[in-house]
Amino acid sequence: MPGSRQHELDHEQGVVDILYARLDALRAAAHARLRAVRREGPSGSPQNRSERDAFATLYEDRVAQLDGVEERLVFGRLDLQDGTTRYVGRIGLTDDEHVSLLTDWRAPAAQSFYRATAAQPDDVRRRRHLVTRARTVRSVEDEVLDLRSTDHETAGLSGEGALLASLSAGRTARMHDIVATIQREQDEIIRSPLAGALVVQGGPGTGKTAVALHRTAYLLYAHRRQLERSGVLVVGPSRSFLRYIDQVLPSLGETGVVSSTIGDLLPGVTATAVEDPAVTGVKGRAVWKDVVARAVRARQRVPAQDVTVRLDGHVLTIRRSDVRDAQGRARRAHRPHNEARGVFVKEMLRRLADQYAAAAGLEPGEVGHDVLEDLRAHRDVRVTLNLAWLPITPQRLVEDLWTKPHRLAEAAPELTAADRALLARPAGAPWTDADVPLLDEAAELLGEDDQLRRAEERAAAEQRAADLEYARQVLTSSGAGGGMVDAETLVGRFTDGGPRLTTAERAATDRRWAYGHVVVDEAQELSAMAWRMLLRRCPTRSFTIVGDVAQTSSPAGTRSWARTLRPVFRDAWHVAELTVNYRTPAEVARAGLRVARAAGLPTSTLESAREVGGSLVLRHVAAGTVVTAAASAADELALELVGDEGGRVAVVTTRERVGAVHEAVVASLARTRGPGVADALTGGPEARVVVLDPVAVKGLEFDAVVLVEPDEILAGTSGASDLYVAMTRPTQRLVVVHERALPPGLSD
Ligand SMILES: Nc1ncnc2c1ncn2[C@@H]1O[C@H](COP(=O)(O)OP(=O)(O)OP(=O)(O)O)[C@@H](O)[C@H]1O
Repeated sequence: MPGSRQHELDHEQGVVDILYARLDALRAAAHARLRAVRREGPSGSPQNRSERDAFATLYEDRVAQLDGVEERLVFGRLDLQDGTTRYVGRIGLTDDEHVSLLTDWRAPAAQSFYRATAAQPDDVRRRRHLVTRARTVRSVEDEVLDLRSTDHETAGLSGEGALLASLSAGRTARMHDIVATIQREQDEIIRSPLAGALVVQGGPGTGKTAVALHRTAYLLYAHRRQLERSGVLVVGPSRSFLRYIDQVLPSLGETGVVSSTIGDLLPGVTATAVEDPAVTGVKGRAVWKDVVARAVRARQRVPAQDVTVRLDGHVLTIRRSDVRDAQGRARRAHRPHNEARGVFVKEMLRRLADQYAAAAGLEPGEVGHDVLEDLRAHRDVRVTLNLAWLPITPQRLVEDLWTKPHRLAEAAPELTAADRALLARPAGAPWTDADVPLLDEAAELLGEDDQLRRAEERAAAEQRAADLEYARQVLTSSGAGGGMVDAETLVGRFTDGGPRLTTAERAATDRRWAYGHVVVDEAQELSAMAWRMLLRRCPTRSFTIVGDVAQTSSPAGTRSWARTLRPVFRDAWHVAELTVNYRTPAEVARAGLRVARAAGLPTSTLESAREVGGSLVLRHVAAGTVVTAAASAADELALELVGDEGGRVAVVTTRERVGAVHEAVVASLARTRGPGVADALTGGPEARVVVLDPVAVKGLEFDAVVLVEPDEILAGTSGASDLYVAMTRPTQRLVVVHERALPPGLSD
């Protein structure tokens, strides 16, 4: 019967079938093209081969894009006042005649799907959410925005159903996209302009990460030409966090984004060591900008005395005054230390050659090239000039600061002796995350020993210009690309005979790559030095910065956006706020807020999207039993909430206790379910029951959290923030297991 629920479902199923059929056809076409390109085999000129490789990459990307959007390809329908309907989905699809079948959620035509309200319906009469699973329409939910319309009864009246269903679904080790249920305040942020720095402040669970990733996908869509070439960098707090979010962009049809932690951002350096938070605090201070500059300058020295050398029987003097003058000249070149060294050496050799000429009775200009080369190769000349202007790597410069107290004292007089003592460590010790921005600062000031590099760059630039011209011709003559790729991008993939590199791959290996946009998640954790490092990677200062200054755990992080961002972005930044908590049940969020406020943290407004009965459980246990009690709580929750479809439980405890609690949890599960199940539940990156410290759960979420002895967490270096973070991770239930008294605010 028209208008009946079944009739509506059948109708929508028909549309969904057409859309998937179109997706399958496009996929088949991309596969066919890919096969055809590959079939051509490895023959032909290098130019032909690289052209083929470039097109193969293009079609591989297209296949990956089409595969990525399989789940819930279409999720919305707009019925407009003019009687037309428009379907909204993950990507845009058209039929063979270029008639639109599906509107990309990022297109202007889809905006009212997220923005229209009853008070401001735009031209939308009805908004319909389609809930699909594996190509089958399960339900539809309508919101009638035009209240004069007559078909009010069609179905439920709100998108809330789809939203709440997605909020209470079991969690997995991977974050999901929210494209079907983005809310208005989130959409406004997602679609805001590319230029400038946008800070998104919001309490836990307000969708900051989700919004940042959807904004990335939006920007790549709206500014594809610009960003495809320059790339987008997503910075997250840890590798496990990056793994957690790594499926979101592909599910939105975007694959070419570089994601990294600060510690992994400098090519050639891997930070593997963890250091005391107090050391991290010292290393993050803005003062290192001057300290590193002084450490570099300290490698430009005037010798204590003039040095005499002999060449061809002539006595030449490396005069202190000449060294001083030549250094001045080299500094005035305003180039990095290692690059400016060439100016210094050339100037000194010229002065020595003049002395040689005078000694040999020649005119200054008459000294031959061979004499200059002999001077350059002369051991004493080399040693003296090296001591006066030492070529040095960033690694060596920074390591010397940690291993040679006199170097640090000389470079960092503004640090106290106690601070300096904290930094000392043995030679060869592995790098830490906080070292990386200092290494990057050093790399910037030192530059590279670059004669060779400059020659290579010149050759590469010439090759690139030729490739670009060729790519333009190919794209024009073949009509290939179809708006998905431009000549510059295609050229990026022509690397004559070498590996085919995408923008993302090239960007990730080049310290001096200038990204078109940088997204920073958990941005409150970044130090002043880390901000400088990021700014160098995006000179246009186009940033999306998301975080919560109440959740800061790093001693080098911030409690005030203004304090941290003003020195970096001056006035070119503004704050938008997210205020609705979509993750945590209201009762748990309220308890988290009480604890945070009692500790004086700068919390944001936090309204919760849903109540879940019995979501906060407080369990006071006998002395000496907190670990076993926590393990049994985890065991019970796993039994109740972990199933085939999803469900994850985290036990959160102090770093010191993680090992013991993990053992207890595995032992408890082994007793109740057998060792095989215990291992399966707790092992590997997809583990369903995990034991973590508060820093490791930052940004993540679980169906249930067992919080072990909150008073112990509160006592840590950034205890209040850590506790706030830990309490606000669950989507269903927080079980607090404690022997000691509860921190203020936890129970009301
Ligand atoms: N509009 C939405 N529709 C469906 N789910 C949403 C929506 N907004 C947020 N969520 C969900 O809420 C949860 C929290 O989102 P997210 O992790 O992005 O929050 P956050 O603000 O980054 O949190 P934290 O500060 O704790 O890191 C996620 O499961 C996310 O998918």
